[in-house]
Amino acid sequence: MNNDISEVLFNEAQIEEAANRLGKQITKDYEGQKPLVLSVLKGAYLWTADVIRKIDLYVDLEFIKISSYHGGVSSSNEIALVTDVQSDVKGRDILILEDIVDTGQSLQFLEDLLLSRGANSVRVATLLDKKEGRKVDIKADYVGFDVRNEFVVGYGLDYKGLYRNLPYVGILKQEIYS
Ligand SMILES: O=P(O)(O)OC[C@H]1O[C@H](OP(=O)(O)OP(=O)(O)O)[C@H](O)[C@@H]1O
Ligand code: HPA
Repeated sequence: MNNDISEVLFNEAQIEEAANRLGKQITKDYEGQKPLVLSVLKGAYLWTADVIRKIDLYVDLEFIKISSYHGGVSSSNEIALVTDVQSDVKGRDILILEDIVDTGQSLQFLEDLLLSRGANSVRVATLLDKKEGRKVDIKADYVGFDVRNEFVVGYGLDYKGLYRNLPYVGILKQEIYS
């Protein structure tokens, strides 16, 4: 599996540093609040586990699953809600945890959904921000790392369901998906 990676972009130590940095900032910004942390499955599960332990606040934790890429590398405009949250988001301050914001369409879909349900505020903390990939005008509030416009895998991010268990984020060799 490691042989399929052409370049490691962010190793375990760098990711831990990012989780620390964002956790501290989130703890400061949400002081006195009890945010609802919303982890976007499947990609954000490792990032969620790491960041949430760096947040020194009372938080609720919820999961949501949407689909957009259907296992390939090309994006689809169609976003579908696959598994919904279990609790009422009305009046809540929601912190979405994402592994990557790329076209921004997933985040846009989630923000629209949560605000239409009466969320008080919606912010996002993403491990990776691929700004060059944007198709909609949306910004991430907390960013671990900017990433260039290449298809990346590992640490939750997949290609056709694989590579999520790599402990680092890397670039998948082009020959794997071309
Ligand atoms: O900004 P966008 O272009 O919308 O891309 C970002 C989304 O794509 C990935 O999810 P994916 O749909 O691949 O599902 P997964 O998390 O189950 O891998 C990723 O986890 C984000 O949720
Ligand atoms: O670069 C990526 N890799 C894996 N999943 C993704 N979803 C959006 N962009 C990516």
